Amino acid sequence: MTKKICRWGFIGAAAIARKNWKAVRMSGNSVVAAVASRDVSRAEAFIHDCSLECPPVIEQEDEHPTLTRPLAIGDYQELIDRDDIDAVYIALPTSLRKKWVIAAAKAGKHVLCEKPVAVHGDDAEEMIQACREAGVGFMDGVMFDHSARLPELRRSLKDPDRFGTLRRIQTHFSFCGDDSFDQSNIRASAELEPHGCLGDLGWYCIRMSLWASGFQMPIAVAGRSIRTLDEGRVPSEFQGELRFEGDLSAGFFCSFHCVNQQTATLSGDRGYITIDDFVLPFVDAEVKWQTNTHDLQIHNCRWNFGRHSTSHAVKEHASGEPDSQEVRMIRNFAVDVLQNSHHIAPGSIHAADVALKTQRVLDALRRSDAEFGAWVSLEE
Ligand SMILES: NC(=O)C1=CN([C@@H]2O[C@H](COP(=O)(O)OP(=O)(O)OC[C@H]3O[C@@H](n4cnc5c(N)ncnc54)[C@H](OP(=O)(O)O)[C@@H]3O)[C@@H](O)[C@H]2O)C=CC1
Ligand SMILES: O=C1CO[C@H](CO)[C@@H](O)[C@@H]1O
Repeated sequence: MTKKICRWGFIGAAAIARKNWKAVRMSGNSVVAAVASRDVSRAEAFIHDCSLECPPVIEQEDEHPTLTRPLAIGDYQELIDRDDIDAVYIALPTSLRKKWVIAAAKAGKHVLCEKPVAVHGDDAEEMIQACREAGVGFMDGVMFDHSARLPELRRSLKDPDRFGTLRRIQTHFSFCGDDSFDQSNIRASAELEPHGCLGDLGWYCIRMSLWASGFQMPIAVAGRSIRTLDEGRVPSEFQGELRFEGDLSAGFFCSFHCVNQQTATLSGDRGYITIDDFVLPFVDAEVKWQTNTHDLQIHNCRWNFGRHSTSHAVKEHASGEPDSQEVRMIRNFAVDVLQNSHHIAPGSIHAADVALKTQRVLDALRRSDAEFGAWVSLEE
């Protein structure tokens, strides 16, 4: 008989794990079975707080609903070694993940790993290889990959009349860290998050660029840190440029010092697409984007730039509801776990490959930064 519920173990009582606690609750095919923290009291507090807002799943047994309270564990390995866990969600800082991803794979657990996946592409490859050898799935935590908006955007991109041929991808992801950010946030620490804003925010910009390009790798990239933290070791404001075959190009900006902005512009030779919230959609029951085909008419002294914009939307709650992108992420991953279908279908783009491609581009951008922004070439 096939299992119907994926039993998750959370490794690290991280802030983002609270959102994914709710995503598991909303998914309909998953349950958080255990939470491990370096300190068991933090795991207990995490379960307590999350349960208040979002009680753990109610199981219908013999018509008597029962609340299932996850186990609080004070040791990551102890969680990994349990037999009643199918998949782990690893939301530790980037530099600590490799060890636990490999340990989880060796214990036969499927792995949902936060982004950026690793410190180096070779580490990411080792982590993914360990999952392949163990026959378990590997996916990174990019939620927008699972939004119902993406297939619709792809349709807009393929419109020969209102979009044409893709020429340019421009993304921007920024927020302003608060007063304690530099001192206490993991994102400002070279030991914990060595890629800083490039790993934290640029990861999404790279991913959107790869998605828009149909997951072809750029042939060359160039990138520069504009500002840094932790004695120059952590990029905190970064600009990158990606060059693809056929003169397609992508540019991005990411920063811990700039206002909340999560915009993407995809430009063709007939029209362009704008997305104001490409990572975390604005609170709404719909996610939106615009297509634009403005025209410039010049007649002697009259110069008229005509606006032609159309708004589009798909019904999908921004977050925290059964149809939200992060809930789809958990549900999609769990479907593969339950069907044991983490194999790579011929011709399909596998989640692990997408994560590795993103990491390889990030690595090349860091190499470019070390070479003062020189163009660095990539091989597929
Ligand atoms: N996909 C997404 O939408 C998002 C992804 N992220 C990614 O998730 C990761 C975690 O981010 P966030 O939740 O904000 O981080 P937090 O600082 O809230 O959590 C990190 C967790 O790692 C564990 N940890 C283990 N060792 C250390 C250490 N030496 N120092 C600090 N923490 C340690 C801690 O768990 P414990 O003490 O319980 O063992 C801690 O709770 C980041 O890499 C980030 O990029 C973040 C937000 C959104
Ligand atoms: O992945 C993430 C999503 O957005 C956040 C900012 O708003 C990031 O800091 C985080 O790590």
